[in-house]
Amino acid sequence: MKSYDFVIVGAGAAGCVLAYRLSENPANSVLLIEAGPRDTHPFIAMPKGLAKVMADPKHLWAYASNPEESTAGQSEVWVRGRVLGGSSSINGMMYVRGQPADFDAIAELSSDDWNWEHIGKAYAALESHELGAAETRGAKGPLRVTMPDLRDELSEAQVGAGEAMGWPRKADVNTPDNAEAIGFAPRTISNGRRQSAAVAFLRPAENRANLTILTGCTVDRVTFTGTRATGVELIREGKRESFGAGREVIVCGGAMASPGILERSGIGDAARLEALGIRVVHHNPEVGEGLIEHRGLIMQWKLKRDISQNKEFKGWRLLRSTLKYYLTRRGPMAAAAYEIGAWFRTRPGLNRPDAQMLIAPFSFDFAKNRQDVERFPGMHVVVYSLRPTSRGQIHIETCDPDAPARFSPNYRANAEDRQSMIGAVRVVRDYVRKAPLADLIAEETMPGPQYASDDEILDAYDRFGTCAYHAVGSCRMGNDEGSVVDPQLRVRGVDGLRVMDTSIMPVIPAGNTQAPTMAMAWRAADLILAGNQ
Ligand SMILES: Cc1cc2nc3c(=O)[nH]c(=O)nc-3n(C[C@H](O)[C@H](O)[C@H](O)COP(=O)(O)OP(=O)(O)OC[C@H]3O[C@@H](n4cnc5c(N)ncnc54)[C@H](O)[C@@H]3O)c2cc1C
Repeated sequence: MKSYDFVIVGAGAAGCVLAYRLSENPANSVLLIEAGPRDTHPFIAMPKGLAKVMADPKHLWAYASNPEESTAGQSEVWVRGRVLGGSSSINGMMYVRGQPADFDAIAELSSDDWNWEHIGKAYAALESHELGAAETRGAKGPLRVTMPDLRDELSEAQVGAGEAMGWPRKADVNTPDNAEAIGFAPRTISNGRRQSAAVAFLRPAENRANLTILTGCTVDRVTFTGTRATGVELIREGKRESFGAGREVIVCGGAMASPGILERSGIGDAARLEALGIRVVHHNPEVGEGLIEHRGLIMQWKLKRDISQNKEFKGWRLLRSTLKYYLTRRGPMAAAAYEIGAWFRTRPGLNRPDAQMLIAPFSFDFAKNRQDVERFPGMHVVVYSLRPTSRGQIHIETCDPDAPARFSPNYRANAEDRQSMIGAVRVVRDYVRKAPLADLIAEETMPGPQYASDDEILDAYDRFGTCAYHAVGSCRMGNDEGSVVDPQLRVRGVDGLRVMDTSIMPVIPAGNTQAPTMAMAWRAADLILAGNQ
């Protein structure tokens, strides 16, 4: 059996950063295992190709929820990337770092190792940012981050209306000030190509002799001698293989997969595991509990004038946009999913923003399942409450490592979450009534003005709401004994096993999650290397 010092399970945002950092020292042998294929699909590199990639089951895990009241009794599907780069190879490419207060809140629940002082340094080290170096922004790191370059009348009006709301327009919306902001948002795109974690962190490292990358290999479980992790068992082309880990196994499957990997390995609620015939290595009922997600609502408006980007994604203009992309790597096909963001308070008295809006100069055709844009000019936003505390669960129902676990989002269980969700919609309606946007808006088409009272707004979230693809917390890190991993990310109750991905975040960052995941993985590498000297 081949053995490596470090075995990393999952080549997503976190796994790629860890593979890059841990293999920097040629003395460490590192194995990175990914269930999906290499990231060669042409629509992965093309930013607006994401709609096509998201519809391709070969590159996805599709998790179905249990129907519940907060999803109007329907089952909701949350996808994740199953490809080198993980979800960073299929995501919307917004580079939103979260605020210092987010990481200080995580530190309070774990240890000072995770406070803004450390995370700010991690960002500065990992970024190569178009805006250049600043105290916590980097110019020489492996991850290229650029600013949107498309400017049009509608986008300018969208930013202008935010300024009229009193939200400062910022050149860098990631300015670490815990304050309200609107502006064009940085993206993980460079020269018109997606900068996934695989592009940024694996391409420069994959020729290192001490780094081995396996694709098309689904890890079934971590193996143990007693309570010491010794390696992993995986399935490659239907056959079972084992690999040893001399020092550590680090699970980086993401918030939807990592709890299942632990459960199949015998770590979880004993009764749940025994019912599936799994030998219990360590009883911890918190594995798979504590899932937190942003509940988004898409709001759309028909415009009075034909200044939206809808026409660029239809007929001969779509052909022109695509040709332009291939000739110049610019234009609408080179843009991130959302290039404008706003962070705002939904009510007075809050000390920092509690809602976020992603703003787009086009509108979806819901009759075509968001795979197409509307025939008339339109715009939309996705709005969500930023710091929900309602917690759901995710657990495996079979021992098949290819079967996605079932989950219950349990959105809006807490009154404060509901208050913020309702407030966010009301603020958005105030926002579109501000000049210069007000003159462009014909009518609200989604969810529509009939969703006006508090109950009706919550009903709109239930019927038409969307996940934000930001789930965290299912293998919660904490300084309490009940948590799944300790503040050094070590799985409690066993040795030689850590988890590092979105699942360990004990609270959800106030923004999108790929940048916080990368920064925390960068910081995790410091802790892992220090612990293995
Ligand atoms: C559609 C979509 C859009 C998004 N848009 C944005 C955005 O614009 N901006 C932003 O900041 N964030 C965005 N996100 C969120 C962001 O991409 C994720 O938070 C981030 O990638 C999480 O990193 P991770 O390492 O925890 O998991 P992932 O990046 O999901 O990586 C997990 C990896 O583990 C692999 N894996 C799982 N189980 C196994 C197994 N048993 N064996 C082997 N490998 C396994 C998976 O295949 C995957 O490659 C989006 C996510 C999605 C899905």
